This record gives sequence, structure tokens and C-alpha cells, in this order.
Amino acid sequence: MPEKIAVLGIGLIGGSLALGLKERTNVTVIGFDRNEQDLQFAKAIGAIDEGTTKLDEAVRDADVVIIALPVGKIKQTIEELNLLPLKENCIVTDVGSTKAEIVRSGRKLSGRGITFIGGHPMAGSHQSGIKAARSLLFENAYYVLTPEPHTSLAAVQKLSRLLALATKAELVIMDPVHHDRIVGAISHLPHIIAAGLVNMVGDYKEDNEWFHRLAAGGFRDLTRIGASHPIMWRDVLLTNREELIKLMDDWIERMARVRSAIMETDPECIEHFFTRSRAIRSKLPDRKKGILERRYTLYVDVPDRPGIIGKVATLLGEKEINISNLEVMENREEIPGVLKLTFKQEKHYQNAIMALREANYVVFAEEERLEEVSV
Ligand SMILES: NC(=O)c1ccc[n+]([C@@H]2O[C@H](COP(=O)([O-])OP(=O)(O)OC[C@H]3O[C@@H](n4cnc5c(N)ncnc54)[C@H](O)[C@@H]3O)[C@@H](O)[C@H]2O)c1
Ligand SMILES: O=C(O)C(=O)C[C@]1(C(=O)O)C=C[C@@H](O)C=C1
Repeated sequence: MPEKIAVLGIGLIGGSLALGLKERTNVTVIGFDRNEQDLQFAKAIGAIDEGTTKLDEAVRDADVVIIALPVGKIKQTIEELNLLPLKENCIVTDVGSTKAEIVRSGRKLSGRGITFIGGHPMAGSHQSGIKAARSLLFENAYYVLTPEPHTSLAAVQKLSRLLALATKAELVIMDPVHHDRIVGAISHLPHIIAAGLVNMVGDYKEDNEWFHRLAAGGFRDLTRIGASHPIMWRDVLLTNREELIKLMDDWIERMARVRSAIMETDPECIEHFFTRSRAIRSKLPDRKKGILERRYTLYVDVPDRPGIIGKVATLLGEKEINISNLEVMENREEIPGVLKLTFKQEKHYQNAIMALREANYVVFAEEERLEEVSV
């Protein structure tokens, strides 16, 4: 087991890894960041043993170096590491959201006897910074490693073991180019679509603020990631250009087909579009506890009066119906309030619908769905 780990970039991902390392292994963690306050905060919460703003100090004698900086900084940091006296047999890895370009630049390190293994934990958030870090962020998520064919098996095993222990994630090995194609489709393109839609509606809202006021579950669910960090996503897009151009061409073509179906009033084509999507989406493999859980949601119209939340909660509590989450949807004058209730168990959800309808509440039930839950 390595003894000293340097984590470069103590933000959301670096901070979460550092917390996991400190919580579940016996290693010493040295944090490197340009932001001294974040380093102090990381030390105060026990994510790192020491923090420094000097790269050479951070990596001195480190057995493993984890680069958790924005993608645009990773290649530059590899160049800088190449000029520093790293410990013999040191393993350098990164957490960048794109892999092919980074793995190519990691070859420089491998040339001098250091092992570089690209990495990407497949969990995260639209939030950033150490304050959003959590030791269980990666629990049950996939953590991709992209070693090259010549990489020592012992080094891959050593790193996998360390990361599995620290993150409770499931380690998988993948070719970096494959990684970029797949992650381009399931992560990078969705971020472009979300941001594009937010910007479009943002423009419409300039003339009419109802475009924002009426935004309900559909818009909010689809665009949560539209609030992600601009620098991170700038770098991600610019380091996966080829795959993204192909994906966007395909996307534009598919949207053009939907447009034609609407234009030509083709109900069968439109229905097929949604039928297929529904079937595929409902078979998306279940993410395990801590990332995505099965949830049952219903919405209750409530008069906007004090104590109403307590009243609904008591009504359900008396019938031993467990609510997993209760949220007041945006509530404005002259619009009745809406409570969003979430249940983990179908039985409780069904009983809640009955109980609320019996008590004359207007209830809108939503189908069972997978919902992101915080861990
Ligand atoms: N956010 C996600 O959902 C997610 C998920 C998986 C992987 N990643 C990858 O993780 C990496 C980090 O992302 P994050 O979300 O943790 O970002 P973040 O902004 O939360 O953290 C980045 C940290 O790096 C520091 N930093 C930035 N430039 C620096 C520099 N020049 N010198 C020293 N420190 C510097 C910042 O101060 C910050 O603490 C990125 O490469 C990203 O692609 C992100
Ligand atoms: O949950 C989110 O907010 C994320 O954007 C996480 C997400 C993703 O797209 O799924 C984002 C970038 C990563 O590199 C890995 C995971």
C-alpha cells in the first residue's frame, strides 16, 4: 500500500478523493492547489494532512500523484511533473473527463520510468470546489482507468486497489479512445444540450419572464447540468473535439427527423420516437445505492396557507406512510402551492395517493423513475 499521495487540485473531485483516502486508508495526503483558503479548508475537514501551493513540495516522495485539475491544466501539469524529481516507481494518474489527449501526453512520463495511468471517476456534480466534496461521491459508480498496453500490470493493480478502497467505486479498464466516444455521448453531449436549452429559454425569457416562472420538472430535470462549471466544460469540449463533432452531426440529423415528423404531421413517427425512448430509458441499468435510486414522485396542489406542509406530513405520518423527501415547488402569489413528495417504496407512494385523494387534495402522480439522490 502506498504511503504518501499527492492530490493536485483540491476541488470537488480532488477533495472527494482526498476525503475517501483519509477516511478509508492509512495514507498521508498532501494537497496542492492555487487557492490557499481551499487548502486550509481541506485540512480543517481532514481531507489532507498538509497543503501547499508549490507543485514540487506536493509531489516530493509521493508514491502516487493524482491530478485533479481542470482538463486544460492536466497536460501542462504532466509537463511540469516531467521536470521534477519524482520518487522511483511513482504512479501518476488523473481524473480528467476526457482521456485520449491526456493519455498521449502521459507517455512523456512513462519514458522516464514513471507509470502514468489515465483515470476518470464516472460521478460528479454541477457544483464545484472543496465545499461540495463528499467522501462517498463515487460510491458504486464506475471508475475508468485507461492504461496503455505497455503499462505494468502490477502498477495498474496497485492503483486500482487504492482507488477502489478510497472511493468504493467499481474500477473498470477501458481504451482511452473508446472512453471518449462513449463518455462523449453520455456526458459531454448532454451537457451541450442542457446548456443550449438553458441559453435558448434564457433568451426567450428576456421578453417574457413566464418562460422561467413556468419551468417545472421537465425543464429542471433536463437542465440541472446546465449549471456546471464553464471552464471545466470548455476544456472537456476542446479535448474531445473529433468525437463531439461526429456526435453533434448525428444529433442534428436526428432532431431534423423529428422536426420533419412534426412538420408533416406524422403521428406514427412521433409516437415511435417517444415509445422507443421510453423503452430504452426504462431499461437503463440501475445505478446502485448512493447514486441513483428508484423513486416514486407525486405532486399535491395545496392552498398557500401556513402549516399546510405539516398538515400533509401529519396526514401521511398517521397512516405510517414514509416520505423520503418533501419539497415546496416555487410558490408565487395568485398561484396555488405545489408540494412535491418523493417515496422510496411503491406501497407508500400508492397509499399516499389514496390518503391524499380521500382528504380531497388534488394529486398528480408521476410514474416510477430513477432519481439522483445525495449520499
Ligand atoms: N465535476 C465533475 O462532475 C467531474 C467528474 C469527474 C471528473 N471530473 C474532472 O475532474 C477535474 C476537476 O474537476 P472538479 O469538478 O473537481 O473542478 P473544481 O473546480 O471543483 O476543482 C479544481 C481545483 O483545481 C484548482 N486549480 C485550478 N487551476 C489550478 C492551477 N492552475 N493551479 C493549481 N490549482 C488549480 C482549483 O482551485 C480547484 O480547487 C476535471 O479535470 C474534470 O474534468 C469532474
Ligand atoms: O452529475 C453531474 O452533474 C455530472 O455532470 C457528472 C458527470 C456526468 O456527466 O455524468 C460529469 C462529468 C464527468 O466527467 C463525470 C460525470
